[in-house]
Amino acid sequence: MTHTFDVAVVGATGAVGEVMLAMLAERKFPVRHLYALASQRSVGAKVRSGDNELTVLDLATFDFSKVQIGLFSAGGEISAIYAPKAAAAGCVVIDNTAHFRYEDDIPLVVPEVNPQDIARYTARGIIANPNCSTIQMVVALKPLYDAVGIERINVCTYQSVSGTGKEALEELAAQSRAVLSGQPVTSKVYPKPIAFNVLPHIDVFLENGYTKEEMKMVWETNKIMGDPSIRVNPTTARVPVLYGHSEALHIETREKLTAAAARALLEKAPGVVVLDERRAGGYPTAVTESAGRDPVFVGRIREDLSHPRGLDLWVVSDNLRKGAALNSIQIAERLVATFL
Ligand SMILES: NC(=O)C1=CN([C@@H]2O[C@H](COP(=O)(O)OP(=O)(O)OC[C@H]3O[C@@H](n4cnc5c(N)ncnc54)[C@H](OP(=O)(O)O)[C@@H]3O)[C@@H](O)[C@H]2O)C=CC1
Ligand SMILES: N[C@@H](CC(=O)OP(=O)(O)O)C(=O)O
Repeated sequence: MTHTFDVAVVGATGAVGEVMLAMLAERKFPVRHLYALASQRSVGAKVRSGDNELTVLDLATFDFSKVQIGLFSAGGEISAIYAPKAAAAGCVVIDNTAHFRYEDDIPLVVPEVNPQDIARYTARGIIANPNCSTIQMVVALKPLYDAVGIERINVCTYQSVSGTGKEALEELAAQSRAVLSGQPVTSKVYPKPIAFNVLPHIDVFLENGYTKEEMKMVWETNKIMGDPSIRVNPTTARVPVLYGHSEALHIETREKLTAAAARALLEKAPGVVVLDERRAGGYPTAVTESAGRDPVFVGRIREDLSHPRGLDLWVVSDNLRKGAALNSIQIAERLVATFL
């Protein structure tokens, strides 16, 4: 008989939570009882997981001793309070927020890169799910790193508004309607209009001039790859795309790697699909390839004209799937297969 598990999804009414619920059903995760939790505002609302309709319960009064796994995506402040409580009640928390990611005794896991770190969940009962932009980048870079090493990564991101949550999806739609009908544009979620615009700003500004989203890509790449010597220089930008983050990566490897060799490595890498034809449309985009799909897509693979060991790549993935819900569920799948 298949072993089944009781699971709570925290933030079940949100952009990530909805995808979590859908993907648990899609991937046939061995769920016995599934609980959808959110704030008091949503209590009694209905959400779906495959064919099942669930009634949303209040996180604040939920008894976590009823579940073995908690998938958290309701923001860092919520995780700070409830993840330790859930863990103390015997629930293993897989946390999508940035709150615990940089603590030494909390593993930060991308299953294609450092699955071995899942075993360290026993220290605190919490496993951290990395930042969406970091996840797709390290999935694409791991096979190249293993082959020739990586000294430095320059990365520019083009991140969709779904990374900010449901309100941002609504803001982009409302602003687009306003612009196209000649009405005034109002901004609430972002500091400047996002429709028909690009904002070089995600998360808060830090003292060194980088934003926190950019520093997450630095700190998390070093921790997940287990190599603090990799230097990472990111610029993260928000673009008027609904689903799917895109990234231009410019890497400097330790030993020379040709574009052909990189392509061959990526073609057999887990979780990666290469779409790299040197013709119009022979590359992946957020709208046409990644939105609603699982892989990390890689294209535009070429040798950097300006550096003897430089390589350029274009990497696209669905930020709500591999960048959040799918990565968390893949962690849960490995957790139950080996440890629970
Ligand atoms: N790994 C990653 O890269 C990503 C991580 N995230 C993390 O997930 C979080 C949620 O993102 P997203 O789904 O896009 O955001 P949304 O704004 O779409 O949803 C927020 C969710 O959190 C719930 N929530 C808010 N306040 C509370 C509360 N006090 N108690 C219980 N539940 C609460 C909301 O419930 P209600 O409807 O009742 O308000 C809703 O379900 C982010 O803040 C971030 O930390 C998000 C995207 C990617
Ligand atoms: N910052 C990401 C989404 C997110 O919530 O990331 P994090 O979990 O690292 O805060 C985006 O805006 O696209």
